[in-house]
Amino acid sequence: MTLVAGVDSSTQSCKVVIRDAETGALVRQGRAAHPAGTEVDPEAWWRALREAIAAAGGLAGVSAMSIAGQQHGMVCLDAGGRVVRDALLWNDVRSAGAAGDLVRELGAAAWAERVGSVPVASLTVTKLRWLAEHEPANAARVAAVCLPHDWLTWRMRGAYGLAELTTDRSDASGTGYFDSTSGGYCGDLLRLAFGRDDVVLPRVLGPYEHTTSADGLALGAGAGDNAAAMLGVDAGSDVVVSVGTSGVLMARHHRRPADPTGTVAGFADATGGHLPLVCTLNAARVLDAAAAVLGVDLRRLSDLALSAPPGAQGLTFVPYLEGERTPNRPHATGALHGLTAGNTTPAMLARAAIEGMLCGLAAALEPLAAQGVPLGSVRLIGGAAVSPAVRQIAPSVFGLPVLVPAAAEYVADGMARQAARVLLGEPPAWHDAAPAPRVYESPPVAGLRERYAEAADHHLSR
Ligand SMILES: Nc1ncnc2c1ncn2[C@@H]1O[C@H](COP(=O)(O)OP(=O)(O)O)[C@@H](O)[C@H]1O
Ligand SMILES: O=C(CO)[C@@H](O)[C@H](O)COP(=O)(O)O
Repeated sequence: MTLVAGVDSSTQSCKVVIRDAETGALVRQGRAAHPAGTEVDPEAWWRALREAIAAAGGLAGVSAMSIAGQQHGMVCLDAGGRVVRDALLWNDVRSAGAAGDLVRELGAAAWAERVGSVPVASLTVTKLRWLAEHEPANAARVAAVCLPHDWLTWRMRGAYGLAELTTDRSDASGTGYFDSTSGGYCGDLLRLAFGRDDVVLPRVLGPYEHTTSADGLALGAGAGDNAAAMLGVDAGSDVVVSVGTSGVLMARHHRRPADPTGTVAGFADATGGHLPLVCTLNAARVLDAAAAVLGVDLRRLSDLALSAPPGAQGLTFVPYLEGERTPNRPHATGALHGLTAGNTTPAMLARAAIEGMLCGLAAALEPLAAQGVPLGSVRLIGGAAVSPAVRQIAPSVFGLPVLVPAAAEYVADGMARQAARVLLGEPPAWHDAAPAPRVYESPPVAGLRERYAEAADHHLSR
């Protein structure tokens, strides 16, 4: 049996799946935790990858591997290939001021036209501006800039030298200095942000190109974690909603969006197409926080939420626990509105937390539609998609049918598919094996999203 491995190095953990290259059958899998925080020594990801591989029983029999990573994280290397400082992650908002400056300097519409996205604190380009302004000594040592999946792939290769760094089009499209329509980096935008463009940027591999690891595995191009999930889940034209650390709405599309409001990012997918995407900073961890406040586990949180009426009798939870990216409110805090003597109960709070988190995501549906994305049904994935309450409440908030595929590691699976394609030279025919998704439908809750929109405008800054 020829095996392939797919890796998901995302915010909270690293997951490895090992599948039969021909049939897609899951042979073994493993995971390891990542450290908390929004700046992380990349070495911790490397340790977690080794640990997750060991937990998956090692790589014996594996012939090809692909690695996906959390998008946008700024990994800076010096001329000797050493990490200059801890990586700043996609959910680190310290570069919000730099983002505002970059948008003022070039104009939102020009950014959207040039790279498909208007910079917010998450994008790598804003982190580089922050570094140049706040840590000039570190900035001066930077000889190469790459992303988490680029760096891990490079480490798998045996870290041969900066010229051997590679990336793929999906992850490069989230930097803010790559034009996915031409396939080239924008040196002028890098200069604008960082003051210079004499740094090595990873070579952008085609979707099915590969390199070779230090121990002889074929290494696929990899992908950003969202583009990888899109490879793993058989979504057709559905909008995929991922409720992981980030909340994501995305869909395959033939055209790169250019949304000057900055709501929809014009990222690339991992097949040569486009991936209009909206991302929030507050998703699964909102449920973690609500469960902690209530002193219950996630299963009980779900039971409580489902025991409360839709709309939680007006209790409205604005979930800006990490600030927010969409809408661009990096310094906002969360809020609880609409408290009455009748709705201050654990069940109402549990329901309001889930409804608020989902309302934050639902606000992205219309902007996606405005970019030409059809709103048929939603495919729900990500860590919190296993929650019965999230599954059952989601259709009433989105106003669309919600299809939940069997719980699986879709990011890692997408990378296993990419590795299989590299190995077999053609798309693997694994979809035959996938069970049908479960369908959830329920009528929209009247006034819920309007009430949330009003509440979300009323929040304190941190
Ligand atoms: N039963 C559950 N109910 C709600 N949330 C859950 C459940 N199981 C896991 N999660 C949440 O899923 C999140 C991790 O999701 P995941 O997609 O793996 O994150 P990431 O890819 O960003 O590291 C955690 O915050 C965790 O609490
Ligand atoms: O920044 C984005 C997308 O633009 C995030 O979606 C990150 O890619 C992190 O993803 P998860 O860890 O939540 O999967």
